[in-house]
Amino acid sequence: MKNTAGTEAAKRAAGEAAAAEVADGDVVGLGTGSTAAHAIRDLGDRAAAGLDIEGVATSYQSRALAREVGVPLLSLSDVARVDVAIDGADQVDPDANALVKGGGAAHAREKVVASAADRFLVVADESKFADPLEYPVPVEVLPDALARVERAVRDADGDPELRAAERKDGPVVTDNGNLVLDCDFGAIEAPASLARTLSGVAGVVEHGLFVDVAETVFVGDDDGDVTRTTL
Ligand SMILES: O=C[C@H](O)[C@H](O)[C@H](O)COP(=O)(O)O
Repeated sequence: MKNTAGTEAAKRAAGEAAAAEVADGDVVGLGTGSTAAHAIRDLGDRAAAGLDIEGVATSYQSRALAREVGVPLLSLSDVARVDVAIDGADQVDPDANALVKGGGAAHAREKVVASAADRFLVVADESKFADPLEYPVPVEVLPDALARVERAVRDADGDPELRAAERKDGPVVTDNGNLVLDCDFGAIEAPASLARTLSGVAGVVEHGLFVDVAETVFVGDDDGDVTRTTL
């Protein structure tokens, strides 16, 4: 379930401002989604002009785009540390201490890359901010654990909904072969606590709450201006 309210101009401004942080020799985490895609395209242009970088993709989509624009790639399975990662979000709290990600079902690999990154740069537009967070939290689930995880989400006062595919009958299957529950918890007053609860459920591969991971947030607007906040 995507949050699609922002304009391309705002997304491009944020993505390109974050991409400008990448330096020669960096290993770069390549986020997923329409905002991170602007950063990947910009990095492709800079790589063509001589910037020496290696990318680590967070999804099929970001890998395909990186190949298309000429960003050399490392395999995530070979990478323990990333210099800088750039990624979008579906919702961001006012201080950017907590994000909801996974509208494109890429949050499991995104979280691995974010946790490996010395610097995690979030790219967003004003439409992504909410106080408190209220966006349904995507939870990637082992298929065999679906019923168990649904029960655990209800026990935590959430309402789980199996994400349906749009051009295929049946559910979305992630790049990792799992299912996604979009879990509506209403207003999320304590994201860190909810994140711990979800992480503790057997069968949850990863959830889309990212708490205390952002280093800097780049927020683009429709005029192409960018507000940069370092946490
Ligand atoms: O799974 C997808 C990711 O978490 C995206 O980063 C998130 O959905 C934001 O995407 P967009 O920039 O297209 O709003």
